Amino acid sequence: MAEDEMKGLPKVLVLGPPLCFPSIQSLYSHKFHFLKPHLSDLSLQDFLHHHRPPSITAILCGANYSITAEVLHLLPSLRLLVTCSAGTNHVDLRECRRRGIQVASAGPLFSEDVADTAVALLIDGMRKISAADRWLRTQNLHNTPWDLFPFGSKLSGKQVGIVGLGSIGMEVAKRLECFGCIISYNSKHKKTRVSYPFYSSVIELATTCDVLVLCCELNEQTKHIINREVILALGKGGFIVNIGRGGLIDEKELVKCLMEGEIGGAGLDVFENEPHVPQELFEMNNVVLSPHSAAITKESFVNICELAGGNLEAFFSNKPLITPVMLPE
Ligand SMILES: O=CC(=O)O
Repeated sequence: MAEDEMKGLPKVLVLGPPLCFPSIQSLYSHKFHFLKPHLSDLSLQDFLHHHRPPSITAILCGANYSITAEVLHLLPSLRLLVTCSAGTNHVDLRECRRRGIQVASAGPLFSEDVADTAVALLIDGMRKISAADRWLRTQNLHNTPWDLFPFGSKLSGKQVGIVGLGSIGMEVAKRLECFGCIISYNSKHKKTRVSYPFYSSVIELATTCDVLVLCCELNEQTKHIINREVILALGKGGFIVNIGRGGLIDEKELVKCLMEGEIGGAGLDVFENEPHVPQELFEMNNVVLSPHSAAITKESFVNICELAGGNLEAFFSNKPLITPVMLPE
């Protein structure tokens, strides 16, 4: 669309463009004027200077761009932030509240896909699916007898502790119950409508469980919620799945415990300093890795474009947001 045709359209500042931004742009560029500092050589501050920050009332962002108080300070008229992620740990939500900025996220849009991945990582790790694949591709060439491949562990009957029983955690619980697992959980508060046993302490949960699945959000309270003590409490046969955020685990300690045999294995979709993955993990056959892709399916990709666009449309027509984020006091 030509520059003068975009005049009059509401401006939306795109920061750390989410993977789906090109599709959002092609669906909505007749409704919004997307400002793209990532295509400019200027610093954000200089870019904004050219685009008159008072005229910018909305941001669209992905999970990899930190929306700090400093960034918000550059945008005095900002009233809406739409993130194309379920997680909001990259946004200073307190500052948003203080400035009267509404926030919309992916809400529960990705929950089923993320839960599917959590279960896939768990089954893969416990039944050694990826390890078997690697083994067969190399050993079959040498006619190695198949019964030399090591045993996996049975999933049915395992005690699974879910850390964070929100929408993703509930989907994980629902799926793993069907596999015959026994579910318990830890979360900020006991859920009144859930009959799974509740543990207010993660260590106690780990002590009673064979598996921990991390589904909670990352914040000041949950950073390194899985530390050495929790890992040791889970024990040598234990397995950890992380589809939340890398910072939930003290990654150095996890790597150390895996190397020392203090824990049975791990299925990890997220890492503490993405895209960095500790080199040691690549060498371990009891670890299954994925590149923070739990939420991404062809279908969820289409849905997030519509949801993000829908939230922008709702805001600019003075309607309630579709997936608002509750802002902390
Ligand atoms: O990690 C993915 C998300 O938060 O949506």
